[in-house]
Amino acid sequence: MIVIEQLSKIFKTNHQEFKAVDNMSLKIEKGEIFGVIGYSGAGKSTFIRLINRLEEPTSGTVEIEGQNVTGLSKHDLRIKRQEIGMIFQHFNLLWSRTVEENIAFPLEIAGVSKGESAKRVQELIDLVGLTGKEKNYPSQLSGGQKQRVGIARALANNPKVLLCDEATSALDPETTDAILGLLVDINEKLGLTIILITHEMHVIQKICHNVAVMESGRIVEQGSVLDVFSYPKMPVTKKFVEQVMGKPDDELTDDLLLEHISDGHILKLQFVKETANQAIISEVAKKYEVDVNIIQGNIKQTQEGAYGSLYVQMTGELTAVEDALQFIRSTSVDVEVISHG
Ligand SMILES: Nc1ncnc2c1ncn2[C@@H]1O[C@H](COP(=O)(O)OP(=O)(O)OP(=O)(O)O)[C@@H](O)[C@H]1O
Repeated sequence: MIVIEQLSKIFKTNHQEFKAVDNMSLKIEKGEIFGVIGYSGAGKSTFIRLINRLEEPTSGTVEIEGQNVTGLSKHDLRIKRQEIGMIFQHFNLLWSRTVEENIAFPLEIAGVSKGESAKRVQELIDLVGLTGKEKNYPSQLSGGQKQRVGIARALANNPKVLLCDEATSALDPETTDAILGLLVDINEKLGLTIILITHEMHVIQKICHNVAVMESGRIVEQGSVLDVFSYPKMPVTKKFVEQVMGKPDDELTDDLLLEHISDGHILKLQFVKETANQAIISEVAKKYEVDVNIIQGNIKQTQEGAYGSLYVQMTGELTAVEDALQFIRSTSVDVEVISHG
């Protein structure tokens, strides 16, 4: 577990003080993917760099698996850092070294023998999907491949924690998805705790279990990704949720409602933690003598299942519709009848 208590960082410039991280406290469970989201200047980079002391805290503590990182001497910190891998937005690779030499670099520093290092490097290259690119230089790789090298290098010393500093912000959407998929894979295969910072809510939605929202150096909201998405409280959180879900008031437009209102029931199905949303619709259509027509919806998958809403039109005999409604109510899906046709 990682326990962060009352962590602060004050930058002093020209006799002025600036609190970039302001009294942050957090608990991150072993093996989870924890996301910190905030707009530019919120203090995310400073926060993540305080965890491995790339930035020295002004006050507060960071404890990783029972060891207080903030209290370590320089020598002990160097050893502890082998347990904390990090990847960066702009990869930070060594341009004059090949893929395999980049990945071997932290092993050289840790004093691992050449033979052992070569074996480990090959394992890592296979793990991140770079087999065949061993002898390439970073300049011969795509952005996604460069980040794969960054991930392999960060994993070289078998860390317990991986810090990701905007790791996908420089990548296109498709490559972002592939790298996020790789991070989930690594998290599951190696049981690695991942802490990531981002300004993109879809990154949080896709891979995180828990999330903290940062504003002006503070955490203003936190919880499980599903809870924060389903019931965002603070204005900044609502804005982030809108990045992936759209505005709540353009859910079902009056025009669409008018188009379908004369015929059948219009239902709003609300999914939270539902893993089989498609199955429920087809099950209803099969089990009951009703037709179900999806009008509009926005369902997103998270690590804990799907959430979002779906507007459907249901037509059929009144008793069949009632039975179908009762069936849906017996599942974990909330149903609201918007109009009775
Ligand atoms: N070395 C420094 N000296 C002075 N101020 C700093 C320093 N580093 C960061 N800051 C300030 O601290 C605040 C938080 O910066 P930080 O980079 O942590 O934010 P961020 O949320 O990561 O933003 P971005 O996504 O734009 O990097 C900013 O106002 C920044 O100007």
